[in-house]
Amino acid sequence: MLAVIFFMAWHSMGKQRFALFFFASFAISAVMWAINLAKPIFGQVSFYWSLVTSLSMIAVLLGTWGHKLRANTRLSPYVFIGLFIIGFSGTFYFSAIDRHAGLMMSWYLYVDVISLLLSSWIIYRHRVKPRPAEIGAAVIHLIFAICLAVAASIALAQGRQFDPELIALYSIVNFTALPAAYVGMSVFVLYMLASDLAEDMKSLAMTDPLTLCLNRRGFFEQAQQQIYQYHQRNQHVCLIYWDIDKFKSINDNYGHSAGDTVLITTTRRVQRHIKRHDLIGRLGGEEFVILIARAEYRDAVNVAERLRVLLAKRPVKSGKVKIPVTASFGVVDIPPSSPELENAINLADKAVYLAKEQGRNQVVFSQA
Ligand SMILES: Nc1nc2c(ncn2[C@@H]2O[C@H](COP(=O)(O)OP(=O)(O)OP(=O)(O)O)[C@@H](O)[C@H]2O)c(=O)[nH]1
Repeated sequence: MLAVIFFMAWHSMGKQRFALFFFASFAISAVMWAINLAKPIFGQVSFYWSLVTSLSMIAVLLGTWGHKLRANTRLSPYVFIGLFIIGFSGTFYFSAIDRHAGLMMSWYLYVDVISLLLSSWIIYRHRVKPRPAEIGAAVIHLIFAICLAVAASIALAQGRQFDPELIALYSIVNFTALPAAYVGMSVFVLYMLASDLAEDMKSLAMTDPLTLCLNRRGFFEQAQQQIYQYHQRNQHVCLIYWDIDKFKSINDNYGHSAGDTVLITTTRRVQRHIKRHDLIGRLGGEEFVILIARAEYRDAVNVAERLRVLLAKRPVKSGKVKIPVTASFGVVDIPPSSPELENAINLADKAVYLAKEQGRNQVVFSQA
């Protein structure tokens, strides 16, 4: 059932490759349990045991590999292959060559434990600030690893000979804690996939599809928060509003797709010039805004002048043609006494209007 759910999740949640690994992991677990039921058919215990324990390790390692892919963690496949080889050879040795009940039953479980701990670590370390779903998934992987380690240690305590009392205890852990932890783990992984999807949707709803910078909604949401934070740190916050000059004639003269190229290239150039934490948004058409904070007010306003020169000095290439581009800039200081973004945008818009009236390709400053 879990395998089917994960297959459906892979299919309907953007066909991410790692979701396919989660599906494979649960599908192999299902096969393993089916083989468990068919145990009497297998004549040789060592063959049956090697098969079942291999499937268990493959299932858990595939899950960890899925988490590695999702989090883009740099972890060599040799770690996984090595863990499997150690798990398989140990289990085979202690079941078929030199029979040791404790090691035969626990060896592969310790490999599963290591793999689950790896998953927990990968999930938790994926983001600087893990999301609630990730914290939940990391914790449940840890709980599952602890339950398995307890089961493995009980099995190991038997020593060379099977011990009915310890096997009874082992079965209690195996049939109570483990299924609950297993189901809990799958629910949290599903929750994590759904939370990834929700975050992607949110980010899409806030991104301008052409220039890939924030759209009006995204900019308003993030900029207002940042303004308060900058003010708390006593930094000067400025808003730069810029509008490409005579953009309509660029569209008319070179075509709409060349106009799009101008929008994309100019945004990219501006993005490269400002700092990584400066926010850039497209308010609509050929109108953009940047929220910047610098130690000095003059540093902040100088950025606009540098951007104006940057755009004017290099035409934008679209196919074989070179399109000269200039822009008009309006800059406003956002003081702590008037931190409203809406207000700042209106003032900066007026400053741009003035820059256009004064002949375009210039920067106009305005105080709030
Ligand atoms: N290629 C392209 N054009 C767009 C897009 N969005 C808006 N436009 C065009 O941008 C043009 C904006 O023109 P105006 O508002 O008259 O401004 P302008 O021609 O830049 O004139 P000034 O701002 O006064 O210098 C319009 O022709 C819109 O059709 C877009 O995504 N792609």
